Amino acid sequence: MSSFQSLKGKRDARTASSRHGVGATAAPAGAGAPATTAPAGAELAPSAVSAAPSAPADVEMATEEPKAAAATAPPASGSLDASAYPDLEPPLAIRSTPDRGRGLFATTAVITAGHAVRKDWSGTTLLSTTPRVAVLSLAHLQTRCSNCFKETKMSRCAKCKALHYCSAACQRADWPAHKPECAALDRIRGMWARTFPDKAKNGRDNSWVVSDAGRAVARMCWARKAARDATGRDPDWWAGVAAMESHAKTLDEAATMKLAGQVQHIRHYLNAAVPSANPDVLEPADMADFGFKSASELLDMCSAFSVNSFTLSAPDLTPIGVATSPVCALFNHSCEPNAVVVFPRGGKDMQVVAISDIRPGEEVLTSYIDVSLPYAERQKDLSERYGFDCKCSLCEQNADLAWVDPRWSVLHPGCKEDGRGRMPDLRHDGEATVKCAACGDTFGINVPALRVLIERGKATLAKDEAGGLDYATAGPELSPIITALQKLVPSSTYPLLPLLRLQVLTLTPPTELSVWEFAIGQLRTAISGAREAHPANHPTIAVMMAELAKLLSMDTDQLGQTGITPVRQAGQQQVIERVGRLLDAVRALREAVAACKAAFGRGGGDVGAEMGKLLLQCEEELEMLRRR
Ligand SMILES: C[S@@+](CC[C@H](N)C(=O)[O-])C[C@H]1O[C@@H](n2cnc3c(N)ncnc32)[C@H](O)[C@@H]1O
Repeated sequence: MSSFQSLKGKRDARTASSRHGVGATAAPAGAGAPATTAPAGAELAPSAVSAAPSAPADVEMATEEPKAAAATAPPASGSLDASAYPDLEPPLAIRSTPDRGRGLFATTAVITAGHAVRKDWSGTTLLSTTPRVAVLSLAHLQTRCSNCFKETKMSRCAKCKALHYCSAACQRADWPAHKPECAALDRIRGMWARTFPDKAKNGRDNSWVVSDAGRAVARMCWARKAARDATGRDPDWWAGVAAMESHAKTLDEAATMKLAGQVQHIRHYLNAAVPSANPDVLEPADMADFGFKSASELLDMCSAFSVNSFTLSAPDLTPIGVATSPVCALFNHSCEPNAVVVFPRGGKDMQVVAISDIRPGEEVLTSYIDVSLPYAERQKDLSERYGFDCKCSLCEQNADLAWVDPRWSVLHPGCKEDGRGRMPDLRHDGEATVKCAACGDTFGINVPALRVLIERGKATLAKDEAGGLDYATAGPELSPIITALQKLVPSSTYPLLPLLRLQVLTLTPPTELSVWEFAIGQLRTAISGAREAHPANHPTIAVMMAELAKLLSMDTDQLGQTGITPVRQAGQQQVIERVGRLLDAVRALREAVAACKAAFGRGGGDVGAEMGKLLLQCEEELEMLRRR
């Protein structure tokens, strides 16, 4: 038995965020440049219902007698049974791999963006599905609709006061999933408000709300229970959830204890939906009521959630929450993926798009992490969150000492061939000698100075990720680091690449012509770096190109320099300048539309559609100016 007070003290049991999909890969910060290198968190611990992960409780639960077994046995984890995945269609098929469990393979050739035989240059959508569960992260709960995820004017749920909806229709559509959640959140908010009355006076404080992953797992449990209560058996979709790969049995003791703690959090949260005579006392739910035969089954599910969940992202890749789709979870990882997971039209429309041609029989691979990160960072993320050492073609290439990774290299100052060398070991003290890969000469790098800059850059990114960077005043913090780094490393190298994107974000929308010009220059530099650090047709590049096209298509007359001059009153010189800028914008918009089609599939998603509309407007304006 746990009172809210005693639960409250032990709230730090968390699991590493689980985040794959493009939201995760699109590293830098901000709108369209989302998720810093560590995207939207998917910790499992409910933030307020923080029942302590006590070993005895977990051990006790593990020995509980099962009350009710599932009426239909789900396929075991690792099953190749395609019937659990109704959305899975040719050209994709499940196959077993020797070293990474199941995977999805192309049964026929997939010809995609940029291929000579494809005239429309769009990426091929391999899979279109709806996540089994998708929830907003805490940071977006008050600004986005919990059903369609759009950022718009909203009303909050009158009972739980946590979720918001843009319309009665959205609220109704989400109600079956939200109903038990609403009761649980209402109960927890009451406990929190009685414990912290001063905090509760601030109607917008949602620090008490259960974490994203906790809410997501609980929604799945409640949906399963509702189906079992109605039909006496598990819903059909449960088979796919039950077959998701779990790492619970291979975790070390510390990780197992942490996971057990999360299980306890979820059990308390689930039970908060049940009315109680004493609203200040919360018991853990009996998981047999939810169809779990033992504690280890829920432990497996929590581990599977960590390994198999995706960053829910907006069409412009801003990470906004967490989602789970058993069929999308079948894709294995490569740091050089041939496909990407995207939400091109927002909401729950989840798509897997091929970004390069795929041969028949070839495995379709997505990336679980930000592929623009250097080798060591990628390996660390994959090992910590997904439990494997990546041996993909890009990671293998790192062993070639003659190869200079654009993600982790230094500039050769004064090199006639714009050469670069491998990043020296940053633990080195003093000057390191580096060989230029272009001209073969050696040059010296002051390692301590470079190390300090890289550390400062990473710290700024981390601060931004934690929401601690004020964009209005971030300029003085960012500029010196970026200027100094630009002299030493190429724009494709970490952390300069995400810092450049962050800088552009802090300058947008520009208020002066000089700022507009500077932002465009920095964004062009960042795009050329991003092209080197990502595979071709990657959505991150498409979104950056859209950002550039948008900046270029801004009406610069409104930047306070020339004042707003109606076109019919503008002088010849002004018209010539305007035509020049519009031509630049039109070119950039056309490129952005093509890049969006390649990255987000036919239609280019919402970002491609927005670029298409802007393109029409700019073309119309150009036509009008030409006719003058
Ligand atoms: C989302 S699941 C992918 C599907 C999984 N193979 C299955 O059978 O259900 C992620 C897990 O698959 C395995 N995996 C994915 N990509 C891998 C890779 N490139 N190398 C080794 N293991 C990989 C790891 O165990 C990882 O935690």
